[in-house]
Amino acid sequence: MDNAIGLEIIEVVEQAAIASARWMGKGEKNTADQVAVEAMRQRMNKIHMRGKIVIGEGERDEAPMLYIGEEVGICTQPDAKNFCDPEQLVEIDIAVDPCEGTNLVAYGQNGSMAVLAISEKGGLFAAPDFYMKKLAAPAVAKNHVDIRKSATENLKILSDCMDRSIDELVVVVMDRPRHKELIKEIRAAGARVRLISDGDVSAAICCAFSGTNIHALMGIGAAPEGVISAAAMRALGGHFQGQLIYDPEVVKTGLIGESKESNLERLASMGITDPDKVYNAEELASGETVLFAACGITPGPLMNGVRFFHGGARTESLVISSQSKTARFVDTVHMFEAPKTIQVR
Ligand SMILES: O=C(COP(=O)(O)O)[C@@H](O)[C@H](O)[C@H](O)[C@H](O)COP(=O)(O)O
Ligand SMILES: [Mn+2]
Ligand SMILES: [Mn+2]
Repeated sequence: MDNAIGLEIIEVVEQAAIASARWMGKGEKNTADQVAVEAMRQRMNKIHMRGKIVIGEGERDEAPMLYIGEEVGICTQPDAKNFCDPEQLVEIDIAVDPCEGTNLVAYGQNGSMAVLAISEKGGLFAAPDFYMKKLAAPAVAKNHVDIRKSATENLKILSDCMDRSIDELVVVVMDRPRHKELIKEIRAAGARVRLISDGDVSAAICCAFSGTNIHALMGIGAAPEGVISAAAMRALGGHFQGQLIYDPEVVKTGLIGESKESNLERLASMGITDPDKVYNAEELASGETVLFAACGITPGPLMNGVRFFHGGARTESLVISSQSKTARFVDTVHMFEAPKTIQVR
């Protein structure tokens, strides 16, 4: 894959984050999402690439833009043949979440970001809009912790791998009724729980960075977000496992299909023959190269949120490339018009 795409996609997530941040705290989650989608799509369609959305706004929101199967990149534009020969370009698959944590943006809370992952065609698991049980942990615990083990066992393993006691571990769990027992178990094992209302992509990735004070993500979130998290964790060498959840009884909320049986049929029709399979990061993001980019909308442990000033804005992004083996933190000043001043910090 062309390494230059890694630089271009910074602007894609930046533009989505800036658009969404204008709706921060306004209580309108759909608008905060929609403007991020539009901005992401607009910038993406200027890139010299031949991309297809494999995870997008599609199923859950029935959105007209960045839907699953949509082709993106300059070669998809009506006048493309004047400046682009699609045959010369490698086909790439793209997973997007232009506003990850729409509620967080709408209510002015921390942890939202514009995010995407890219790989060669077929390199990202085209996850259905199902739930996914997830386990994320630092690189030192990779392949030692296991989603098939209990939280208690995994915390013991994690404490050994990280050479610290269990009460020095912090586990992020989404604050949902389905996690009542899990939270009880983690606390009984001695670890501390950080409950989040939304935004489990940020929590998963934080596990790969020391200094975030987040050592594991446990519990059930959305499957598409699981693939995006896996792409980052694969490139960072962190631990990530995901298992699709198809039984509505387990999740206790209504996003997933009507019944366990219909969900199983749907998975079979997608060619998923083992619905209970545990996927690791390398299977969810299996391409030869994987790129991940995120830009903070509201502040988070890894990136600050968008800050507007007269005539411009400042953003913080993270771009991870398995090809160049880099995790780049990018601090950008955007000048919309001649700004009166550019703030250093
Ligand atoms: O919090 C989330 C919402 O994402 P978005 O819709 O893009 O703002 C995600 O991080 C979660 O992974 C996930 O979508 C969530 O757990 C599923 O929703 P819920 O039924 O409320 O748990
Ligand atoms: Mn999301
Ligand atoms: Mn979203």
